Amino acid sequence: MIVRETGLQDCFVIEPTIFDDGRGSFFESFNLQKFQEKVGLNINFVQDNQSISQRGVLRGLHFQKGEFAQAKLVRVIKGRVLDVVVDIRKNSETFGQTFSIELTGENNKQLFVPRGFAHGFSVLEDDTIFFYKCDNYYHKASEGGILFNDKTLQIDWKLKKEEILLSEKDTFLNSLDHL
Ligand SMILES: Cc1cn([C@H]2C[C@H](O)[C@@H](COP(=O)(O)OP(=O)(O)O[C@H]3O[C@H](C)C(=O)[C@H](O)[C@H]3O)O2)c(=O)[nH]c1=O
Repeated sequence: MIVRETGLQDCFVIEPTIFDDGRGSFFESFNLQKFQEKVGLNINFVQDNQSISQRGVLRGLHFQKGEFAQAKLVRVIKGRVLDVVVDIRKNSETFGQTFSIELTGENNKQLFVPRGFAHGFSVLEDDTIFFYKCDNYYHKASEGGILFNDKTLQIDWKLKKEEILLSEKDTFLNSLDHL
């Protein structure tokens, strides 16, 4: 398991050790002891989520506010996404900075997203299965978000404008400036 910095404090890329043999491959998708030792954070995940999407879907940018903020460990079981996070921690030196990475069922990379970040992903392949662990429960009333095409963030989601499919909720999200 290799843990790599992203340039945003407490946000890490995790590359699990893959064991290939004549039958296929195996890897530990999560090991609390190794995670805490390598990432150096005492995280207690309490909820797993999974979504399946076709190419063109864009989910986010989302976060939960205040005491219901969530840290997430995200990965792709099958397919390909561009995963994007935004540091929205008010006193962070990297406030408003983004990090993006392609997560695929082939590279098995994971991204640890700490509390205080907005998170979203664009789906680059049909039938993509996205799985993530959260360290706090879903709390609808605490949901917040940033519009995917926020003018300040200028995120390149690697999709043509005309192919992007958003939930109705995501079409009405705020800009970063209105947080
Ligand atoms: C997140 C969540 C949703 N739901 C229900 C609420 C809706 O009826 C339905 C779909 O929810 P939503 O449209 O918010 O799903 P996504 O657009 O995939 O949202 C997620 O996508 C971005 C990328 C994230 O990082 C967040 O974890 C999360 O906001 O599932 C639940 O019952 N529990 C949950 O934890």
